[in-house]
Amino acid sequence: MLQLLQSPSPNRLLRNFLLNSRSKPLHNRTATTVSMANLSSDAPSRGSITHIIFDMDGLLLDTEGFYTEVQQKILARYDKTFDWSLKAKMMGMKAIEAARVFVNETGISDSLSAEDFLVEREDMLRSMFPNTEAMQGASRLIRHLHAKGVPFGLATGSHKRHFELKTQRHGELFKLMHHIVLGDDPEVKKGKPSPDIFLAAAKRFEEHPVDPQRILVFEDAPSGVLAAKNAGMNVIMVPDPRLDSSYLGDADQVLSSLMDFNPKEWGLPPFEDSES
Ligand SMILES: O=P(O)(O)OC[C@H](O)CO
Ligand SMILES: [Mg+2]
Repeated sequence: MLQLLQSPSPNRLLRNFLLNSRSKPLHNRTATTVSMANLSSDAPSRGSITHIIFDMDGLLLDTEGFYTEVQQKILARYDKTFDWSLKAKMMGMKAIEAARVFVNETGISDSLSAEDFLVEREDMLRSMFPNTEAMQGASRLIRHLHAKGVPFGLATGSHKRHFELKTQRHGELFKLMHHIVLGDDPEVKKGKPSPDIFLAAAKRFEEHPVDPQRILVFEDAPSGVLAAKNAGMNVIMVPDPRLDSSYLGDADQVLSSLMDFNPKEWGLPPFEDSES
């Protein structure tokens, strides 16, 4: 299924599915069958999480649209359109890895190298990133975890220069992270879907080594979900509704918004502003 990015209307079937499923998981591959008689109302049904790792772009910060806009502009010069099947392959990757996918998959690599593509999009991105907004529910969740003393860190494919621009207006939020691992960190040899970045982030918690089964990752990108699973961790996916549903199957849980996260299901302290 190809969904043109130029069309503002998302995949209707998926969107209806997401909307109809608000406040409940869309998918749960790891859920075990539990007798209701044995399940107390306080028992976590998905695992006992002690540590959390957040993705950034498209999950905490609403930056993916900037990449889309710029890539559409560049491809238009070659009379081509940027669609969600290509977007799905690029999101979450390190810049140079995503750039290689872009020029190769669109067949423009003879005219534009991956390196030149990065140079060309840089000025546009630099002017957009300082306007970055937070995703719905991001601030609520981060402040909740911080208040309850749950350790959490960040693992983003973004490199330092872009990270600083994107977080310019969100310093108060990002300073609550125990640690931040960026895509150009020396320990991150390969970008997502390699587990490198999540393994590096796991090592930097004070309590390390942390059992990966006790770590919950929040991701929006197919490559990020795979990276977390490759690291042996639990992962909640909060995808853009235009992402093809075939990418949702690898996550342990799929939510339509961070607002729908139920900490108690994962053995974490409930929000004070709700029963969950
Ligand atoms: O989704 P993130 O935070 O890993 O960022 C990756 C790229 O910079 C954007 O897709
Ligand atoms: Mg992301």
